[in-house]
Amino acid sequence: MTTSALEIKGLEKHYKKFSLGPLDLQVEKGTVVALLGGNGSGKSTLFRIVMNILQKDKGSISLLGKNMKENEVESKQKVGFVGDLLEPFGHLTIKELANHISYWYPTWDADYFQYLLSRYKMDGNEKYGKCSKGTKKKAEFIFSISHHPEILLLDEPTSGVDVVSQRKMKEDLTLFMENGEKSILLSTHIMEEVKQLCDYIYLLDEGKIVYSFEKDDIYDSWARIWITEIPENLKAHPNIVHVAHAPLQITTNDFQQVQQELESHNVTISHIQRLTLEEVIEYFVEKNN
Ligand SMILES: Nc1ncnc2c1ncn2[C@@H]1O[C@H](COP(=O)(O)OP(=O)(O)OP(=O)(O)O)[C@@H](O)[C@H]1O
Repeated sequence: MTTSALEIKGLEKHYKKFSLGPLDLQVEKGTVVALLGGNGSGKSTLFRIVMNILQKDKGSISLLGKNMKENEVESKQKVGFVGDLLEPFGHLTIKELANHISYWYPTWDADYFQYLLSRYKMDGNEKYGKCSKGTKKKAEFIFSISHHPEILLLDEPTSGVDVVSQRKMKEDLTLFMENGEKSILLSTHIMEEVKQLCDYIYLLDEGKIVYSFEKDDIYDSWARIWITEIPENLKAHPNIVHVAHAPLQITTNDFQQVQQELESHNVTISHIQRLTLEEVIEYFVEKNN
């Protein structure tokens, strides 16, 4: 039995001025994966290809163990998607939209939908097209979870959403993950969401995955170390990723290893500071720029 909820291999999509991939990405069952990247790095393009709204040029996508394209209806019934797809239906009210959407999902839970409408203080009789940006996002979010999907693909689900509703969304996503069998791929620019919800992080830059890591490894591995001198043979150490002067400090992505080597060279360590998730992400963004 597969443990992979989403497996992308060798994915490529080429526009005239932008290329996505080649790219591999995996979301294991029971995990939340963050897809992070600057504006225009290709996040929405990736989501749309997975949802088969956009055609890929190369590669394979397996969703819940099956080829997405060959099992499109069955696969999509197990997916909840947020990604600005509802604009063409702006003339419908939220409730009318729900009626249409529920038709596609055998597992649609009308009671849960009603509960979520009142939880997010939504007016079901409001026309979708007349809703504010944040209200549209909330509506999309509610639609995406009302059929109890197995995997959520969420492209900036909290963008423009007020802080109270953001908190409620985080609570609902935490609840969604509770049985250990569900999965989420989430793109966001909000670091708190990554810290609170995600297990793994993929960094996307100009269409390429430049780094992927387990969130909890950051604290163990990354550190800034203040030292008195740097031995000549450690200057090009593969795990020393940055050296700053005045005062002399090194940044490492393998703290244990580098600390041991510094100690074996009798280098005095005056201070150690673990890096935050933001600092590590900034490091990669700057490195690639
Ligand atoms: N239909 C299209 N034709 C040509 N280029 C496109 C098309 N759609 C998207 N692009 C380009 O693909 C690139 C990636 O866009 P995408 O929307 O995937 O980025 P993103 O990471 O989601 O950005 P943001 O964080 O701003 O939402 C951009 O340079 C964009 O101009």
